[in-house]
Amino acid sequence: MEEIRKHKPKRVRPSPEAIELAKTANTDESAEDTEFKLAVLTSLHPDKPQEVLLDYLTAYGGSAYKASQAMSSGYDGVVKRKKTAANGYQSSIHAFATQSAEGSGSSSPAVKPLTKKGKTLHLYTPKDVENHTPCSIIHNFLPKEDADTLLKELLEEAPSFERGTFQLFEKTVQSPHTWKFYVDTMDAVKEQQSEYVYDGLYEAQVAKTTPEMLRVSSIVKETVNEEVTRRIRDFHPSGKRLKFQSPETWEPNASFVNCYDGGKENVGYHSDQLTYLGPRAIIGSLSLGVAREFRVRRIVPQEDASSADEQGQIAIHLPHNSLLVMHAEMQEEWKHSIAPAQAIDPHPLALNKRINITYRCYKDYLHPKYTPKCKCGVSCVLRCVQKRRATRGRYMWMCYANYKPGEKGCAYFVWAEFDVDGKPPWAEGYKGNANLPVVDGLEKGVEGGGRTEKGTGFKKDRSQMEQSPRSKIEQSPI
Ligand SMILES: O=C(O)CCC(=O)C(=O)O
Ligand SMILES: [Fe+2]
Repeated sequence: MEEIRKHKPKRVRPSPEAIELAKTANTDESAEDTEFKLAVLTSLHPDKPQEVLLDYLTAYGGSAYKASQAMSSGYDGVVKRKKTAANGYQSSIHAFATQSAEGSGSSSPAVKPLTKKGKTLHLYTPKDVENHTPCSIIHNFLPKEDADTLLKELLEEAPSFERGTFQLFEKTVQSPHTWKFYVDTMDAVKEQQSEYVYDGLYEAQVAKTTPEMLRVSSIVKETVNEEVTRRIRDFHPSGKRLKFQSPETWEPNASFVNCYDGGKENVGYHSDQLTYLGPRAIIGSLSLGVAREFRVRRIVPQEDASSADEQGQIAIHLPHNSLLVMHAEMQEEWKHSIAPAQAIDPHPLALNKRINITYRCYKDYLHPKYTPKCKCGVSCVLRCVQKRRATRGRYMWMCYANYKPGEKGCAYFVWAEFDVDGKPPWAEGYKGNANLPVVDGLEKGVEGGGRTEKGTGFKKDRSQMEQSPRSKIEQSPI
């Protein structure tokens, strides 16, 4: 969601035909986020509710262009909304065989595709969730009173949350839920307001982490680190960290808090932005209030479009007081969303609201003063190639506007270098570019799950670094 939600509009976009944009929205990887496609469809079909647009989009395999054509022609034979309650049904998944992940070359648990095009498989138990997605879930995470206290505190905060807005041609489109960003100290708040850049702009909606959030943060930290150790041991190939996964203790120091007021509010499919989290990021996501569906789907390489069509999505049910851990496999290889719900069960304290805290670990060495700036003079965003098979899994720094259709950026793009621990060249302890040919056998995984505290001092400013031959400006691969 961060792709488009975290700022107020500033620029006036050029106005090519919206329908042309709808066409490219399906072919350009950078524009593939559902939220963007929904915005395109909203501008073309302002009379249609978001959930109807979403249904069309799903029914037409994510093609905004085809969905728009179908709506214009009045053909709705394909799109049928189920009139069932929000929480769906229990699917028996034990009938599906689980293969060993060992040797599969994949960093996610290797399972046979569980879902078919247009179908949603609903998962409820922690075992099912961890076996079939890169997530783990802990129900009844906090003592009941603590969860309620935190929820009450955040319900008081929620009226100050805002919608992300952005400009699409002549229209201002709003994100379909509200949110606010929190960091743990007042100094960090000031830094966010004056140094950290999100899509070319400083963050306006930032506040200091509330006392209850901070207290819960240390409990989340402990559990997430235990879960990560268990995940590596039980699910990763050879029980090793993934390449680029940090060996350091996960230390939450920032969080996006989201509020979904009523079943219509949602967030479209997206991967979280890695710019300040680094590769193979881990996120601890605490749900409070109304239970909603968290949907995930695996990103399939472009060339395998037909098999992508064969895959559906998985819905993980997030009740009040549940902690979902998004593991290192998640952001690069999967997308996630909160689906609109046709019906919700009101919560005694939150009524129709769901509050969600996504605890995150901002890395000191990814402060924007160290990361590359594009030719516009703005800090770049960090992206991972997700769809193009030839470069899939490689990271790049790029002008924030490059992947925003309609934005005129400077087209700056440079491959990002990280060592096996996910550290960039300017960080202390950098071990060398993990993308270069490997001779010491570290290629498939990284030895040991040791989670040591390490200093995060810096070798030198990025401005002092020499550009290596591999980081010269190349044509953007997406
Ligand atoms: O509300 C949720 O559970 C997910 C929120 C989310 O994806 C995000 O903040 O990036
Ligand atoms: Fe997210």
